[in-house]
Amino acid sequence: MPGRTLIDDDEAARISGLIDEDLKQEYIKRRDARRREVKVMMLGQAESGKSTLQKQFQLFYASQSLEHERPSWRPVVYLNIITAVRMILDNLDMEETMDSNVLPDSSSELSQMIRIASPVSTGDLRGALLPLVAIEDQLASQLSGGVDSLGGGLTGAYVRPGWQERVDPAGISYDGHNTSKDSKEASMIELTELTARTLTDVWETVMDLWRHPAVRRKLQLRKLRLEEAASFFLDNVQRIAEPDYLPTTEDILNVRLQTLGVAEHRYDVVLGGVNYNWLMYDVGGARGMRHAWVPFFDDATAIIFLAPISAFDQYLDEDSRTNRIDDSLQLFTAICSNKLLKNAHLVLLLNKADLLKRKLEAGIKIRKYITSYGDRRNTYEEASEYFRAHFIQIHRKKDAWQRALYVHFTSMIDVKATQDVIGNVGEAVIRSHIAQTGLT
Ligand SMILES: Nc1nc2c(ncn2[C@@H]2O[C@H](COP(=O)(O)OP(=O)(O)OP(=O)(O)O)[C@@H](O)[C@H]2O)c(=O)[nH]1
Ligand SMILES: [Mg+2]
Repeated sequence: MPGRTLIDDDEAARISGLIDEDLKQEYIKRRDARRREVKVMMLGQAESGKSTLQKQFQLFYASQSLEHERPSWRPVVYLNIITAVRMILDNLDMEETMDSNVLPDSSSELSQMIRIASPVSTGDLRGALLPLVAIEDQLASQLSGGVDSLGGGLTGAYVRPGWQERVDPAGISYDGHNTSKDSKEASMIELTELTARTLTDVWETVMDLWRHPAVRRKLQLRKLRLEEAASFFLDNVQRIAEPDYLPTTEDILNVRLQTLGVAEHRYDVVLGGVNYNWLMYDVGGARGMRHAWVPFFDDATAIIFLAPISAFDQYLDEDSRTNRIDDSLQLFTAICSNKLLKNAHLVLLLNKADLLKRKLEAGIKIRKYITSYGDRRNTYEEASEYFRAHFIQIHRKKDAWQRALYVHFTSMIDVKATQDVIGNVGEAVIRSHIAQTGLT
């Protein structure tokens, strides 16, 4: 018996050695996989351009998947148009109510003048647009997965991770019948088709409203403020109302759809012949959603912080007293000084440079909204440098770990310019990651 025990012990030692070796190999494999994994979080306030940047990454690293998703953007483009139309009508409605209080007599001289100057009454347009506007709530609710607004600054439709599967019209067979198993998917497809038909019927009226002198005047006087996507889609309504419309890449980049929670996207990035597993986290930026970011901080390789520098004349949806640039500066301060993020590389994108240029050219004065701007010239060169200096100063003061900060000015809807930035950012993040982990 003792002999057998000895053999067993030897055998046990051999097996144990093999197991140790297996575990060691497994550990090395996992460690290397972890090192080849790059986790990048995009942070910034609502509407700063995070989801648009994610689409640009998709275009750069996985253009096939963007192609595949193209049809799912169709109802979202429709929704952006309907929301813009509804916002214009709401605004006119408000003004009419105010006018009728001030001018109870509709035959007054001013009312007559407005009528002569306006080719069609906005009331007539409203009636014709009712069938289109009536679809908004249902479309928004379907896109949001049947969950109504949860607060936290949410205004229109928003999406949660995986929304495209619910919207993908791949469930339609070639004979036009719906083969989808899921009835929610089926109603989304039917609703999209109904919206398309309604838009085909009324697009000329949408254009009449968009070009209406009363609307033009209000836009000029800035008494009517629309979302940034609105003017792009209303200018293009004729093309979008074509029955066989499929969103272009430019359309997809211009879409506005709020993000809810945290969505993960994976890309293969090859640098120096090595394949990296690039994970991007696209988060909701409204104040009520920022708590959801924290669990992802611990192992973030890099933070891409987006600050829309065109937003100097805008206030937060979730807190109308806070200027958006102030909010961005506060948020950047919190990110730079957060201990959980001390190992993360920092990239700062000063976004919406195109809109900043446009606003300044239209004569909007920064000083009126940010008094510390003082007597500086109201030019793009001076303003962009002023904002850049503020963010850099925060980084210098608040980053106790003195990390490098990569800064770029971006216009995220410009494909060519942004693709160059993405190439640079991708390489810089991976190189810093290699230097930090000792990976070769
Ligand atoms: N003109 C212009 N529009 C931009 C730019 N970047 C983003 N946009 C538009 O701004 C809107 C908001 O962009 P999103 O990417 O949805 O913003 P977000 O940061 O993901 O917002 P949340 O999901 O709410 O946190 C969209 O309509 C974009 O097309 C830019 O550089 N220039
Ligand atoms: Mg988003």
